[in-house]
Amino acid sequence: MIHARGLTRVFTMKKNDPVEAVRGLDLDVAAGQLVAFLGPNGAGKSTTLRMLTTLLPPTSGTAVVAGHDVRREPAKVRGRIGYVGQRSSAGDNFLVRDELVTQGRCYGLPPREAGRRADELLDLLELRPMARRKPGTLSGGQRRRLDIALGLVHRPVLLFLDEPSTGLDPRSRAEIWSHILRLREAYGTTLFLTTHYLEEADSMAERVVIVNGGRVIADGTADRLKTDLAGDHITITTRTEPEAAACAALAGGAAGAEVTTQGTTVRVRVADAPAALPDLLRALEEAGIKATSAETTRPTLDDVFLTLTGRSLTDDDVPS
Ligand SMILES: Nc1ncnc2c1ncn2[C@@H]1O[C@H](COP(=O)(O)OP(=O)(O)OP(=O)(O)O)[C@@H](O)[C@H]1O
Repeated sequence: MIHARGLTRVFTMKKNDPVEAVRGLDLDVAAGQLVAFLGPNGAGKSTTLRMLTTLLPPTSGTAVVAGHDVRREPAKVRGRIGYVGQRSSAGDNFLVRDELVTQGRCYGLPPREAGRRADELLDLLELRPMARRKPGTLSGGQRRRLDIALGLVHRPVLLFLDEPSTGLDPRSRAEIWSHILRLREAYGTTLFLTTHYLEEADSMAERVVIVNGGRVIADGTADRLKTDLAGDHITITTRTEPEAAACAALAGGAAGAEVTTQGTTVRVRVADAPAALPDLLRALEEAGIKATSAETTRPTLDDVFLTLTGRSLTDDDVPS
């Protein structure tokens, strides 16, 4: 559905140095996938999306999206994809249903078909009670649902969503996600979305692509990335610092694991913490070391990013 090779975008401004927003991006997305595109501020997510949706020409590289080349056949690409940007696409001149019908007509749907499609989308996005209201009177979550409905008017096979849940309260975010998942179930639409919310990408997307400084630095299922790149942790607390040192020596020696000690707390990085914990506790007991607490933790996607870059994805001031 998406095949990008060496996709690059450099912004050249008169007085400043050129900005390499996207640097040689390679990406393949199969039909029906739900992909979360993650990265800190300025990583190049929106610029990538804008190139894949033909809104911005690449400086170099190629991208075939929904079967058509973004440079040579932009109109054909646009006819097959939907794009829900960060800013609302609905004006305030029409009522909600009329806005949907009008956009359907813009895509060449005959009047009756445009009406049918509007009704179908009002039901899918649970906007029926708002059909006769102006977009300006909708809540943030309702408006975002209308934006998604507008992106779907022409039955795209691939929908791009730029931060669909940003700025919404937790309940509206959960609602947007349930609609996104329902949409996928109903139409099998391929979904490519950017988000700042790591937990959402972790739990909802079947594939996570992490970008940093305009490059893809990780790509896989959230579970795979966490296991391969961050690993589980076992945290043991002992009564005394010498016991902690002995525990660290044991843990490091036994599992060959990465161990850090702080005071009486020992943190051990292992591939599978629940499986490794009983052996470690047994070894401690045999050595006469008392663990006052022991817990296992799965890494987060932020741990993955931290391992790869030495920075947290949630830091605001990440240089691009
Ligand atoms: N029109 C432009 N002119 C100059 N530089 C730009 C332009 N658009 C984006 N950039 C720069 O390109 C880099 C990537 O920006 P982009 O908006 O793609 O990042 P992003 O990952 O979407 O960030 P955010 O999460 O903050 O939306 C940034 O350094 C940004 O300042």
